[in-house]
Amino acid sequence: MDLTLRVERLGFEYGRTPVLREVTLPEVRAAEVTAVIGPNGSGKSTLLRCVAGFHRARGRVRVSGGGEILYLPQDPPPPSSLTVFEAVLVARRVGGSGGGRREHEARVAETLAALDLDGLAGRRLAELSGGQRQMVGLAQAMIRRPGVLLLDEPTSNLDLRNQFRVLRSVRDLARNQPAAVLAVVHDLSLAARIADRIVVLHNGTVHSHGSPAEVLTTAMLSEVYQVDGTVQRAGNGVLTVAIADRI
Ligand SMILES: Nc1ncnc2c1ncn2[C@@H]1O[C@H](COP(=O)(O)OP(=O)(O)OP(=O)(O)O)[C@@H](O)[C@H]1O
Repeated sequence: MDLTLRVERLGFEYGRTPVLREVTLPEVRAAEVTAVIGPNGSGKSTLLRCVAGFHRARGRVRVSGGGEILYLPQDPPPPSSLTVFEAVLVARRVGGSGGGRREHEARVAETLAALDLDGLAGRRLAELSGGQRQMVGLAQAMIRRPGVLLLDEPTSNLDLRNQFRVLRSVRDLARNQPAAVLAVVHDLSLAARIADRIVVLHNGTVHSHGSPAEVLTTAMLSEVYQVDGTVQRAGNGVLTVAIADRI
Protein backbone atom coordinates (compact mmCIF):
# COMPACT_ATOMS: atom_id res chain seq x y z
CA MET A 1 0.00 0.00 0.00
CA ASP A 2 1.28 3.49 -0.81
CA LEU A 3 2.43 5.43 2.19
CA THR A 4 0.32 8.46 3.11
CA LEU A 5 -0.04 10.82 6.03
CA ARG A 6 -3.51 12.14 6.73
CA VAL A 7 -4.18 14.93 9.19
CA GLU A 8 -7.82 15.71 9.83
CA ARG A 9 -9.56 18.32 11.94
CA LEU A 10 -6.77 18.81 14.44
CA GLY A 11 -7.62 20.97 17.40
CA PHE A 12 -5.25 21.98 20.16
CA GLU A 13 -4.90 24.60 22.86
CA TYR A 14 -2.19 25.49 25.36
CA GLY A 15 -4.27 25.90 28.51
CA ARG A 16 -7.28 27.83 27.29
CA THR A 17 -5.71 29.54 24.33
CA PRO A 18 -6.73 27.85 21.08
CA VAL A 19 -3.74 27.38 18.80
CA LEU A 20 -5.02 24.95 16.15
CA ARG A 21 -8.61 24.94 14.99
CA GLU A 22 -9.99 22.24 12.71
CA VAL A 23 -6.73 21.91 10.80
CA THR A 24 -7.10 19.47 7.91
CA LEU A 25 -4.14 19.04 5.59
CA PRO A 26 -4.16 17.79 2.04
CA GLU A 27 -2.96 14.18 2.04
CA VAL A 28 0.85 13.98 2.24
CA ARG A 29 1.94 11.17 -0.08
CA ALA A 30 5.17 9.27 -0.41
CA ALA A 31 7.68 11.00 -2.69
CA GLU A 32 6.05 14.37 -2.03
CA VAL A 33 7.06 17.36 0.04
CA THR A 34 4.40 19.50 1.65
CA ALA A 35 5.61 22.80 3.08
CA VAL A 36 3.78 24.56 5.91
CA ILE A 37 4.18 28.32 5.85
CA GLY A 38 2.62 31.08 7.93
CA PRO A 39 3.52 34.01 10.16
CA ASN A 40 5.24 33.72 13.55
CA GLY A 41 2.87 32.25 16.10
CA SER A 42 0.42 30.89 13.51
CA GLY A 43 0.80 27.37 14.96
CA LYS A 44 3.25 25.68 12.56
CA SER A 45 5.53 24.11 15.19
CA THR A 46 2.54 23.14 17.30
CA LEU A 47 1.00 21.44 14.28
CA LEU A 48 4.15 19.41 13.67
CA ARG A 49 4.38 18.43 17.34
CA CYS A 50 0.73 17.32 17.29
CA VAL A 51 1.32 15.22 14.17
CA ALA A 52 4.44 13.72 15.80
CA GLY A 53 2.37 12.82 18.86
CA PHE A 54 4.12 15.09 21.38
CA HIS A 55 0.88 16.96 22.07
CA ARG A 56 -2.42 15.24 22.54
CA ALA A 57 -4.68 16.94 20.00
CA ARG A 58 -8.28 16.42 18.96
CA GLY A 59 -8.82 15.09 15.45
CA ARG A 60 -7.03 12.37 13.54
CA VAL A 61 -3.51 11.66 12.40
CA ARG A 62 -3.25 8.54 10.29
CA VAL A 63 -0.27 7.01 8.56
CA SER A 64 -0.99 4.19 6.18
CA GLY A 65 1.58 2.08 4.44
CA GLY A 66 4.07 1.69 7.30
CA GLY A 67 7.47 3.24 7.88
CA GLU A 68 8.89 5.18 10.78
CA ILE A 69 7.57 8.67 11.58
CA LEU A 70 10.48 10.90 12.39
CA TYR A 71 10.28 14.42 13.77
CA LEU A 72 13.24 16.78 13.60
CA PRO A 73 12.81 19.78 15.91
CA GLN A 74 13.94 23.30 15.15
CA ASP A 75 16.85 23.15 17.61
CA PRO A 76 20.00 21.44 16.37
CA PRO A 77 21.46 18.49 18.32
CA PRO A 78 23.37 19.74 21.39
CA PRO A 79 27.15 20.11 21.43
CA SER A 80 28.75 16.88 22.58
CA SER A 81 32.07 15.04 22.44
CA LEU A 82 30.79 12.71 19.70
CA THR A 83 32.28 13.22 16.28
CA VAL A 84 29.94 13.92 13.37
CA PHE A 85 30.56 10.42 12.04
CA GLU A 86 29.79 8.84 15.43
CA ALA A 87 26.65 10.94 15.95
CA VAL A 88 25.20 9.81 12.61
CA LEU A 89 26.32 6.21 13.21
CA VAL A 90 24.53 6.20 16.59
CA ALA A 91 21.36 7.49 14.92
CA ARG A 92 21.48 4.62 12.44
CA ARG A 93 22.03 2.03 15.18
CA VAL A 94 19.24 3.50 17.36
CA GLY A 95 17.01 3.37 14.30
CA GLY A 96 17.48 -0.40 14.31
CA SER A 97 18.68 -0.65 10.71
CA GLY A 98 20.06 -4.05 9.88
CA GLY A 99 23.49 -4.86 8.48
CA GLY A 100 26.98 -5.21 9.87
CA ARG A 101 29.48 -2.57 10.87
CA ARG A 102 30.78 -2.08 7.34
CA GLU A 103 27.28 -1.57 6.01
CA HIS A 104 26.52 0.97 8.79
CA GLU A 105 29.71 2.88 8.12
CA ALA A 106 29.14 2.92 4.37
CA ARG A 107 25.64 4.37 4.88
CA VAL A 108 27.03 7.04 7.23
CA ALA A 109 29.67 8.03 4.69
CA GLU A 110 27.03 8.16 1.95
CA THR A 111 24.68 10.32 4.03
CA LEU A 112 27.44 12.74 5.03
CA ALA A 113 28.51 13.03 1.39
CA ALA A 114 24.95 13.81 0.30
CA LEU A 115 24.91 16.79 2.66
CA ASP A 116 28.52 17.68 1.86
CA LEU A 117 29.44 17.03 5.48
CA ASP A 118 32.29 14.59 4.76
CA GLY A 119 34.87 17.27 5.55
CA LEU A 120 33.47 17.51 9.09
CA ALA A 121 33.24 13.74 9.76
CA GLY A 122 36.01 13.71 12.37
CA ARG A 123 35.04 16.93 14.15
CA ARG A 124 33.26 16.85 17.52
CA LEU A 125 29.75 18.32 17.70
CA ALA A 126 31.01 20.63 20.46
CA GLU A 127 33.36 22.21 17.93
CA LEU A 128 30.72 22.95 15.31
CA SER A 129 28.61 26.02 14.58
CA GLY A 130 24.85 25.95 15.13
CA GLY A 131 24.26 25.65 11.39
CA GLN A 132 26.72 22.78 11.06
CA ARG A 133 25.01 20.96 13.93
CA GLN A 134 21.64 21.53 12.28
CA MET A 135 22.96 19.74 9.19
CA VAL A 136 24.18 16.87 11.39
CA GLY A 137 20.66 16.65 12.86
CA LEU A 138 19.28 16.29 9.38
CA ALA A 139 21.88 13.61 8.54
CA GLN A 140 20.79 11.74 11.70
CA ALA A 141 17.19 11.87 10.53
CA MET A 142 17.92 10.93 6.92
CA ILE A 143 20.04 7.91 7.73
CA ARG A 144 17.08 6.34 9.50
CA ARG A 145 15.19 6.36 6.21
CA PRO A 146 11.84 7.34 7.71
CA GLY A 147 8.57 6.78 5.89
CA VAL A 148 7.25 10.09 7.18
CA LEU A 149 9.64 12.94 7.91
CA LEU A 150 8.44 15.98 9.89
CA LEU A 151 10.88 18.88 9.69
CA ASP A 152 10.58 22.08 11.70
CA GLU A 153 12.48 24.78 9.83
CA PRO A 154 15.39 22.62 8.72
CA THR A 155 17.19 25.60 7.19
CA SER A 156 16.74 28.22 9.93
CA ASN A 157 20.47 28.47 10.79
CA LEU A 158 21.90 27.87 7.35
CA ASP A 159 23.62 30.06 4.79
CA LEU A 160 22.28 30.26 1.24
CA ARG A 161 24.34 27.40 -0.15
CA ASN A 162 23.49 25.06 2.70
CA GLN A 163 19.80 25.99 2.59
CA PHE A 164 19.78 24.87 -0.99
CA ARG A 165 21.80 21.75 -0.28
CA VAL A 166 19.57 20.69 2.60
CA LEU A 167 16.37 21.24 0.69
CA ARG A 168 17.69 19.35 -2.29
CA SER A 169 18.70 16.44 -0.04
CA VAL A 170 15.27 16.44 1.58
CA ARG A 171 13.59 16.39 -1.80
CA ASP A 172 15.88 13.59 -3.01
CA LEU A 173 15.12 11.58 0.15
CA ALA A 174 11.40 12.08 -0.41
CA ARG A 175 11.63 10.90 -4.02
CA ASN A 176 14.15 8.06 -3.64
CA GLN A 177 13.06 6.56 -0.35
CA PRO A 178 10.18 7.31 -1.00
CA ALA A 179 9.08 9.32 2.04
CA ALA A 180 6.21 11.67 2.81
CA VAL A 181 7.73 14.93 4.02
CA LEU A 182 5.94 17.68 5.94
CA ALA A 183 8.25 20.64 6.51
CA VAL A 184 7.83 24.04 8.13
CA VAL A 185 9.68 26.50 5.89
CA HIS A 186 9.78 30.22 6.63
CA ASP A 187 11.37 31.38 3.41
CA LEU A 188 8.57 31.48 0.85
CA SER A 189 10.86 31.33 -2.18
CA LEU A 190 12.59 28.26 -0.75
CA ALA A 191 9.21 26.71 0.06
CA ALA A 192 8.26 27.21 -3.58
CA ARG A 193 11.44 25.46 -4.70
CA ILE A 194 11.12 22.37 -2.52
CA ALA A 195 7.41 21.81 -2.14
CA ASP A 196 4.95 19.92 -4.30
CA ARG A 197 2.24 21.49 -2.18
CA ILE A 198 2.10 24.41 0.24
CA VAL A 199 -0.23 24.81 3.21
CA VAL A 200 -0.69 28.32 4.59
CA LEU A 201 -1.43 28.43 8.29
CA HIS A 202 -2.96 31.63 9.66
CA ASN A 203 -4.16 32.10 13.24
CA GLY A 204 -4.29 28.34 13.76
CA THR A 205 -6.42 27.58 10.71
CA VAL A 206 -5.63 26.60 7.13
CA HIS A 207 -5.89 29.76 5.05
CA SER A 208 -5.21 28.00 1.75
CA HIS A 209 -3.34 25.12 0.17
CA GLY A 210 -2.27 24.06 -3.29
CA SER A 211 0.70 24.14 -5.63
CA PRO A 212 3.27 26.89 -4.97
CA ALA A 213 1.92 28.89 -7.92
CA GLU A 214 -1.65 28.59 -6.61
CA VAL A 215 -0.81 29.59 -3.06
CA LEU A 216 1.88 32.24 -3.39
CA THR A 217 -0.12 35.25 -4.49
CA THR A 218 -0.14 38.96 -3.79
CA ALA A 219 -3.52 38.54 -2.09
CA MET A 220 -2.21 35.82 0.26
CA LEU A 221 0.86 37.92 1.15
CA SER A 222 -1.41 40.81 2.00
CA GLU A 223 -4.03 38.82 3.94
CA VAL A 224 -1.71 36.52 5.85
CA TYR A 225 1.58 38.39 6.17
CA GLN A 226 0.22 41.93 5.85
CA VAL A 227 2.89 42.92 3.38
CA ASP A 228 2.74 44.44 -0.06
CA GLY A 229 4.46 41.62 -1.89
CA THR A 230 5.10 40.42 -5.40
CA VAL A 231 5.58 36.93 -6.78
CA GLN A 232 7.84 36.73 -9.79
CA ARG A 233 8.13 33.77 -12.11
CA ALA A 234 11.42 33.31 -13.94
CA GLY A 235 11.64 31.76 -17.39
CA ASN A 236 12.59 28.39 -15.83
CA GLY A 237 9.44 28.47 -13.70
CA VAL A 238 11.20 29.36 -10.43
CA LEU A 239 9.00 31.52 -8.19
CA THR A 240 10.51 34.32 -6.11
CA VAL A 241 8.61 36.20 -3.44
CA ALA A 242 9.69 39.77 -2.75
CA ILE A 243 8.38 42.49 -0.49
CA ALA A 244 7.63 45.73 -2.27
CA ASP A 245 7.26 47.88 0.87
CA ARG A 246 10.13 50.28 1.56
CA ILE A 247 12.00 49.72 4.80
N1 LIG B 1 4.50 25.82 25.34
C1 LIG B 1 3.62 26.78 25.06
N2 LIG B 1 2.77 27.25 25.99
C2 LIG B 1 1.86 28.21 25.71
N3 LIG B 1 1.72 28.78 24.51
C3 LIG B 1 2.54 28.36 23.54
C4 LIG B 1 3.53 27.35 23.75
N4 LIG B 1 4.19 27.13 22.58
C5 LIG B 1 3.64 27.98 21.68
N5 LIG B 1 2.65 28.72 22.24
C6 LIG B 1 1.81 29.70 21.55
O1 LIG B 1 1.11 29.02 20.52
C7 LIG B 1 1.06 29.82 19.35
C8 LIG B 1 1.65 29.04 18.18
O2 LIG B 1 3.03 28.80 18.42
P1 LIG B 1 3.93 27.97 17.41
O3 LIG B 1 5.29 27.85 18.01
O4 LIG B 1 3.22 26.74 17.03
O5 LIG B 1 3.94 28.97 16.17
P2 LIG B 1 4.84 28.97 14.86
O6 LIG B 1 3.91 29.24 13.72
O7 LIG B 1 5.67 27.75 14.80
O8 LIG B 1 5.75 30.24 15.11
P3 LIG B 1 7.25 30.61 14.62
O9 LIG B 1 7.15 30.90 13.16
O10 LIG B 1 7.55 31.84 15.39
O11 LIG B 1 8.16 29.46 14.96
C9 LIG B 1 1.79 31.12 19.66
O12 LIG B 1 0.83 32.10 19.97
C10 LIG B 1 2.61 30.78 20.88
O13 LIG B 1 2.74 31.91 21.70
